[in-house]
Amino acid sequence: MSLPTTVKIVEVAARDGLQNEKHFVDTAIKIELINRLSAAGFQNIEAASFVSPKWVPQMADGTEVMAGIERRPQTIYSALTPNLRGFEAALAAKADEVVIFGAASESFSQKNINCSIAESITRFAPVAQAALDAGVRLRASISCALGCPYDGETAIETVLDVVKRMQDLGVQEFDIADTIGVGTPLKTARLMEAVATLVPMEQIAGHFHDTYGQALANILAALQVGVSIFHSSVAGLGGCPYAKGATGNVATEDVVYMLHGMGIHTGLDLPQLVDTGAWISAQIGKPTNSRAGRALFLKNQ
Ligand SMILES: CC(C)(COP(=O)([O-])OP(=O)([O-])OC[C@H]1O[C@@H](n2cnc3c(N)ncnc32)[C@H](O)[C@@H]1OP(=O)([O-])[O-])[C@@H](O)C(=O)NCCC(=O)NCCSC(=O)C[C@@](C)(O)CC(=O)[O-]
Repeated sequence: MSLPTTVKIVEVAARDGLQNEKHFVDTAIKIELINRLSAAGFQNIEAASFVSPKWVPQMADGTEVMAGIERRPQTIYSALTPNLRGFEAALAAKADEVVIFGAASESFSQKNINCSIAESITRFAPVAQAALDAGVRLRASISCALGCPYDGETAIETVLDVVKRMQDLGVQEFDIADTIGVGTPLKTARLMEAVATLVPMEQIAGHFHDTYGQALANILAALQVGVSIFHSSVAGLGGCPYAKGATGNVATEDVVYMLHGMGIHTGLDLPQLVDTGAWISAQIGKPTNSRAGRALFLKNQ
């Protein structure tokens, strides 16, 4: 078993982390969060989501957020784009990367983006073409890859089918998302290996929610089969509006603590992440969901 020596972490707190917050988080707080995350050294930060404000009101200020952040030249600032309208807004906001987001479950696709999987691919096709024409990086997220809150188990073949259809659109990075955190390590490893029969391992990302406490174990399992991109959210912020009971993403501080402890390079400054996790938790009035974040914060008091 040879583990990757370097891992890219895509920090999703400002998007996935905040999108489900009941009270509107001020634009200035979102901007400061992203600036703090940039300073901690991320290569990729999800900064906005150009979706319908009726569906996800928390993300309605994407244009202002993108205009207000201080951009670190080495960082890719991404935005979710469900359709051409979202793409045009993302392009105008100078997103470095756009994310089309589908699902490996019919029911979740309907609940999340109001269309079937097949219809979603048709809707994504012009977005993908526009991104390629504009020279904007194109990423795709596949929700419910390890299970769906409505349809139960997800078959590996269904995930592969969606990956293949997204690959045909020219997608450059594939986020295999455990939206409700039901995956377990051996299943995760099998799924990642299966996806890698279609696309290079370097283009596969693991996006794990920690609802059942499996996220770090799933990351380790994915690392062991060669995955080297993971998504996480500082303070473990998050939840999905269309997945009842889903908790946040795996906490960035926990992932970085584990990876650095294994001698794996992330380019991230853990003390700064701990401070940022404590800061955003105070801003939204919630305790952190990061075990490592809490322990390191208290140790330094
Ligand atoms: C996809 C749609 C738009 C279809 O929504 P729809 O209702 O089927 O489509 P529509 O075209 O009829 O649009 C409805 C309304 O939204 C407007 N609209 C339409 N598009 C846009 C746009 N881009 N920006 C702003 N407004 C837009 C449009 O103008 C219209 O406004 P109205 O006429 O009613 O006033 C809707 O279902 C939607 O916005 N869904 C977003 C859902 C979402 O953001 N979910 C969370 C992100 S995915 C996620 O978190 C999972 C992930 C990625 O983290 C991985 C994982 O863990 O699973």
